[in-house]
Amino acid sequence: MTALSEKTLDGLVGSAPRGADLTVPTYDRSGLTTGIVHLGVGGFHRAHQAMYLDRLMADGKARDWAICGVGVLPGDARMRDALAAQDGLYTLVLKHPDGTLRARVIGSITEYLLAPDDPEAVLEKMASPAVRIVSLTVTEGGYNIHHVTGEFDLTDPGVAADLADGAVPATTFGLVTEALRRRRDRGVPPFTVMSCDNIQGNGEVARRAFTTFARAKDADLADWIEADVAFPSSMVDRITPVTTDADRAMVAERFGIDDAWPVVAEPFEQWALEDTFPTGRPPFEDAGVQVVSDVEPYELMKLRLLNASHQALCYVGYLAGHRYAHEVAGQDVFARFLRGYMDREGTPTLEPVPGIDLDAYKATLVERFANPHVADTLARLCAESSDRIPKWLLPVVRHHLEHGGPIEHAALVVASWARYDEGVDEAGEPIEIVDRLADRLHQAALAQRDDPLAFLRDREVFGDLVDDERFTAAYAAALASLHERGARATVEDLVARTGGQSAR
Ligand SMILES: NC(=O)c1ccc[n+]([C@@H]2O[C@H](COP(=O)([O-])OP(=O)(O)OC[C@H]3O[C@@H](n4cnc5c(N)ncnc54)[C@H](O)[C@@H]3O)[C@@H](O)[C@H]2O)c1
Ligand SMILES: O=P(O)(O)OC[C@@H](O)[C@@H](O)[C@H](O)[C@H](O)CO
Repeated sequence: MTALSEKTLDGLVGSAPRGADLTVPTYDRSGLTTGIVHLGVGGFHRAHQAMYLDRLMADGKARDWAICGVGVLPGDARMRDALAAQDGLYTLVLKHPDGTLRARVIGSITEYLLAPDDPEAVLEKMASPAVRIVSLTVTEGGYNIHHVTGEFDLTDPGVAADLADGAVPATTFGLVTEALRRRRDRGVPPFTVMSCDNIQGNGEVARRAFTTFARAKDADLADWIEADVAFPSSMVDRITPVTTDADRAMVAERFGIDDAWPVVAEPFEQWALEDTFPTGRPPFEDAGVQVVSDVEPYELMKLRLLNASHQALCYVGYLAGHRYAHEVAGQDVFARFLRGYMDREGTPTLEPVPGIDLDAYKATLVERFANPHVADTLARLCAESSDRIPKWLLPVVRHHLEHGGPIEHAALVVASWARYDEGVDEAGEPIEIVDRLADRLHQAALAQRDDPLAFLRDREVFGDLVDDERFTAAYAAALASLHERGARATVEDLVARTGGQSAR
């Protein structure tokens, strides 16, 4: 087994076990220039954007678009250490439905800085003229936008600290706006801010977050950002589960690589990106990115079909005793439930999507969820639900409440989340609720045996949904059924009632 580093790179393929499907960068990494700073280097960025850049570099392109990763949170010290020991290299393993494993060592991340270690180094890196894109995967909650009002929350303690006079920036907002200020003051054109998080209108959301923060700090700077900084929206897609020790062992055994933090993912990849990059961009289209003028149809399709369906399967599946997405999606009744949600509720809210056959797309989604080798955990999908349900599912509900459309599937999804947040599954096993609002949601869920709408009364999460009698009737019926008959029987009933067709 070979420890992964620039020095060992050339010998990796030769020393890999026979039959290993492994490729490594053969381009000269030492001559690359950093053109992108990426905040939030987790599994997804490494399976997606960094992979596209590596692909371009392998074709002799994008040599001035190497990535400097940045960790904003102290917890990113683990990523700092893993990447530092490996010269920024890591193994991306794609897990095909037939069990085939294909590995590629990715070389496009050439630097990594942890903001809490050295904020000044991060600021100067972002301020450097060679950097023309600052991209982000800081999670849905990372934009600090209130679900109901859509406003940036200036009272967040981290934000408030960064707004104080003379503060050393610590948040995404403080860091990015201070770097922009330095560029403006030095006469350097601004970088483009490229959000790659699963949020509808992620570019606009990023624009609102950064300009609101800047306005509270320095109105002239906010004006400059509003006028001169581009915030392209994007739709990004590749299911990337959390890396496990079993993945590390697999990379060692199957590819002969000792990698502290490989990343595993499904083979599917998609990236639709709005083409607004005034100071330039890599030739993304040459790597398979769909560079489009309007990304919204792609975003809505993905968030309301894929991501909302993830929520549709995770709580009922977990309550019924499953722990992996494929265990749920692989069963006919749950697959029909997913298709029922997609066909009856998700799809009617969508406009046609250029170049996409929605029926084929939905069938592919169920197949992707059912890929057993990806082993995506339901726990990952259940986490931070208060940041996901309001962004992906509630817009679908609101659309149908306004237009008299169906809401039964979505009402069951929300009720299953409420039942999940009671903190115990149907076999009596405790559930660890991972959510920034966990305590509050758990308390509300505990009250719902006596007060069925207790969970829905959280107006920060649900807005005025609790005032809609059609929704509350469907929701309360679903919750009662979950309590009395369990998740599987409740899903079976709904599928039977709504004539759910075969999902495949
Ligand atoms: N994993 C996937 O399948 C997938 C697919 C498409 C899009 N995405 C998007 O990427 C995001 C990250 O997913 P991941 O799988 O890489 O997760 P991850 O947990 O591996 O990485 C998340 C990164 O975001 C950082 N972060 C979290 N909250 C932050 C905050 N408030 N401020 C600054 N940084 C913060 C973390 O420190 C970490 O570096 C998702 O939330 C989603 O929007 C993920
Ligand atoms: O990572 P999140 O929080 O945006 O959402 C959980 C999953 O739905 C998501 O990660 C999907 O796997 C991904 O969006 C597929 O491209």
